[in-house]
Formats: sequence, C-alpha cells, structure tokens
Amino acid sequence: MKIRIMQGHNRPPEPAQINVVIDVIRAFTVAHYAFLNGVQGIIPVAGVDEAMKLKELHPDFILAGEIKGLLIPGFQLDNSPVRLQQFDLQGKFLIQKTTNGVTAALNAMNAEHVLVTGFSNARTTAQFIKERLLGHEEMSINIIASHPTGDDDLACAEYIADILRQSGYVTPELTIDRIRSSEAAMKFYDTGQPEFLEEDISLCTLELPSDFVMKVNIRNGMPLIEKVKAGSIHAHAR
Ligand SMILES: O=C(O)[C@H](CS(=O)(=O)O)OP(=O)(O)O
Ligand SMILES: [Mg+2]
Repeated sequence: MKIRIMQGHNRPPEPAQINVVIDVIRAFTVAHYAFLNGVQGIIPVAGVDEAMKLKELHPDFILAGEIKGLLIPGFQLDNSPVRLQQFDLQGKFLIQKTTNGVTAALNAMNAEHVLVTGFSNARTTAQFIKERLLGHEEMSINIIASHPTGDDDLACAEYIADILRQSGYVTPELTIDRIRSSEAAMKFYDTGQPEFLEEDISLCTLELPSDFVMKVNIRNGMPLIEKVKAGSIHAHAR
C-alpha cells in the first residue's frame, strides 16, 4: 500500500486506485451530518451558477454551501453542521458548493474509488478502506487535505494514514487539538464574527460511530456523493 498525503484543492492528484478527500472544517462534516439526517445524495458543484442551474431543473433539491465561509445569497443552507440540523432533510438531495472540500473532490475524480470525509467519519472511512478496498495487489492511495495551508485537514489526513498503517502514533486527541488550533478554526472563536458558530468546531472534532462512508460515484454523467454501508462488500451505494 502506497500512501501519498497532499494539500490543496486546485489540482488533480497523481493517478491512484483510491482518493480520500478531507474537509474537516466544514464541508464533509456537513455532508456527514446531512446523511445522518436523512439526505439521499449530495451533488458537488464547482460554482454558484452551476448550483442555480441545477436548482432550476430540480426545485426540490436544497442549495448548501459558502463563499468565504458565509451563506450564499439564494442558498437555503450555509456550511454549518449545527444550522443544518434545524432543517427537515429526510429524503432530500443537496447541491453543495464550498471553497476547499467540494472543489478538491471534483478535482480528484481520477481514481477508481473516491471517498470524502471530515474527522467525524475519518476512522470509519479508514477502516472501510482497509477492510473493503485494499486487495492483495499493491494499491496506491492519495489522501488529499483540501485546505491549501490549514493544519485541520492535514491533521485528519495523517490520522487516516496512521490507521491504514496501523501504527497508532497519531491519536484522535492529538488530531482534535490540531484541528481546534488550526488557522481555519480561529474565526469560530471570534465573538466579532457571530456567523461562525463555535459549536460547529465541536461537531467537526467529534468522532461519530457511523456505519457508512461517503463515496463519490458518477450517476447520469455527474458526480454524486452517496452513502455506502461500511459493511458492504462492493464499494457502491446500497
Ligand atoms: O466554510 C468553511 O468552513 C470553509 C471556508 S474557510 O476555508 O473556513 O474560509 O469552507 P470548506 O470548503 O468547507 O473548507
Ligand atoms: Mg475546510
């Protein structure tokens, strides 16, 4: 197993069998909570225009995301996992547009398996890769920390790599400390920026025992983030 950790969201990674795209604060923590709250699927989009065009075609889809961390005018949801839980998302599809994680995922489709996660689902995702995806042949895995400079995503990437290598050096506690102290987390502690809820960071650093991973599959020619049961033998949606 060859593991490459890389940072940034604007360039496709080296070809590999598996790409894991990390966005702790907050895109794929939001995605995790969305699925926990009954969402059927999440369509990642590169920009607002594409999001709005999709919404016109599918009025019942929900627009979610941010620009500079803030709600996009015309969107129903911003990028807060706390605020997301105030909505009835049962059976819905989200259209998600964010700065780092979604952009990185769209640039990382050059692998047989593309998974996305924050810290909340990192351990489940790493175990899924170990138990369901790694075969006997040598496999290469890119772990993409989507924030270009932030330590939040890099810490989570190193946590996942450590689980895959079964070395046990990178503890959840150390990872949580790095996320809470990261550049991207600072604005959530600043009372002068009330749009950023400190509670969001609590959810971004809470490891949840979930029974699914989030996989980006191509459906009708478009990327779709789907919930895949962690116990499933084949890595496609159930
Ligand atoms: O909304 C977020 O938390 C971030 C924006 S920023 O990098 O913190 O300004 O977007 P994401 O794409 O979820 O990293
Ligand atoms: Mg982020």
